[in-house]
Amino acid sequence: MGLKGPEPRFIIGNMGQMTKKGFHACFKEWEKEYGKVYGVYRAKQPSIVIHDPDMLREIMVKQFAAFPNRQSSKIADVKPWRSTLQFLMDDHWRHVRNTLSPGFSTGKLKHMLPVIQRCCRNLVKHVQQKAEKGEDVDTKVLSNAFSMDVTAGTGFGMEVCCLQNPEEPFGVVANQILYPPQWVFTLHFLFPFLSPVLHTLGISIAPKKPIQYMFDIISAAIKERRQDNKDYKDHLQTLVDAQRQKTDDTPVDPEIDHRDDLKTSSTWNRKGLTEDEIYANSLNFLLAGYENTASGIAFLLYNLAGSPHCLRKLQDEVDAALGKDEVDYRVVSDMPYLEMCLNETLRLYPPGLMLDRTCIADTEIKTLHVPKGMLITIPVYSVHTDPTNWPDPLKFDPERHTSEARATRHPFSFMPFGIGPRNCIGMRMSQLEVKMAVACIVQKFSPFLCEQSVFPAKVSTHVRLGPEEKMWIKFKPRA
Ligand code: HEM
Repeated sequence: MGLKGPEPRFIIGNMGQMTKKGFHACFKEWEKEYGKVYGVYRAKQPSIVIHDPDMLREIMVKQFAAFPNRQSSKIADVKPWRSTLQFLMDDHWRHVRNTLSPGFSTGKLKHMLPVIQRCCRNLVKHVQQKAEKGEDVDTKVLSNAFSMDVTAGTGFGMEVCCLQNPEEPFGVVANQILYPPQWVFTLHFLFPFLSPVLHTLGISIAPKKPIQYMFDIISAAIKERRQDNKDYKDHLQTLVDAQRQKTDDTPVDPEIDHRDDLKTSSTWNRKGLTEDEIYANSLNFLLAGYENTASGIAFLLYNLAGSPHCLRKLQDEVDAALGKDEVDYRVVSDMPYLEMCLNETLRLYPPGLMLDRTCIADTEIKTLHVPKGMLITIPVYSVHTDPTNWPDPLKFDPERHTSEARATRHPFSFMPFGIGPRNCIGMRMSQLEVKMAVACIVQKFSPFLCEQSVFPAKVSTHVRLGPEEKMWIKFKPRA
């Protein structure tokens, strides 16, 4: 590569250090040692790590045409993951992204409010029981169950309550898909070139039986929708509608401004979605949405429990906006401080702590030559805790996110949902979900730290940033 960087090991490159010390810790350490641009080996794959926000703007937005794809991964080259938005490439990705985007517009999200409100009522009931018994609650377990209920409702048209029934089959099977045994995951991660063989041997990150269980649910729901004329408003319906499309000129989401980058080339002539794409992307809402959203809720509740002055300020805002009303879309329109608390949580605990882009044509980024085929690594956690943009970076301080403070900062110093045409398609959906969950809780209860709490939360060494230990809190009903 001709760049400085940590010494790679045979076959595994720098993956050993990253999995042992933690991805977030390694990038911080290497930035100190090698600067804002250096080289690493992700197993045998060389990659340029870029911390510089100006260069990230070039890659993620300005020169997007040269960086439209993520890493081409043999790990994910297995049914159904290969047909999901995350792993699709070039025109195929553009086509599916354009087709799915309208399902995430503000208008569509408002239609999903009743599902989220039902889950919020169950959440409040559950917290009430815990508060009455004075029990400690692990915020991650609580948030996982809530997020699973919302995912089942909005993605699969199912009404489940994992909060009251942790053995709910939908939740149990979903967890089997999401969390293959650690050794299976590690094997694929360290030796991606062996993935095709491992998949054939059944040592797969796409376990057959649980996936078939989910496909049967999706299939039954689709059949029902084709037979009746009910007006369904969830993600599954967006996918069903997409299959019926006659033309390929679906309007892209009017709220994003990357239309040119999302135009397919003239040689692309596929229409609608295939059966495979529908099933894969329906299941993908689980893969991409459930855990990240749960993580946002869990860390936000924990931070509020550990920062009573922020909690009070948020409760004042929620009381002023909602009074005793049920939580609704006002969490988005009337609660700027809630947004600031969420942003600060995602700054410190971005679930996607590392993003990537593959270069598809020789390109110059400032003075750096990036050859075709090179993988770019974007160390989100390091960018979010760079003291140049974030003084006293590890302090939880929502005031960093006022519009005045934002205007003084580099726009590419904060990217919990990625940035540009390839950003998170579920961003508004997940923000709505996290805000509704947290607002309905703090409207009625005050979370606080208990004897078992370790605050601030330690983060795990895993490739997805999560809590290292349980995040215990208690709830007190508000007067
Ligand atoms: C707090 C919650 C969430 C966080 C922090 C989050 C974060 C992210 C990030 C960092 C990316 C990669 C962006 C990039 O490469 O620039 C991503 C992609 C994606 N997310 Fe999310 N996400 C969340 C919730 C959701 C939800 C609820 C859904 C769906 C219902 C979803 C669906 C997706 C999909 C499909 C992609 C791939 C998009 C593409 O390649 O076009 N996410 N997300």
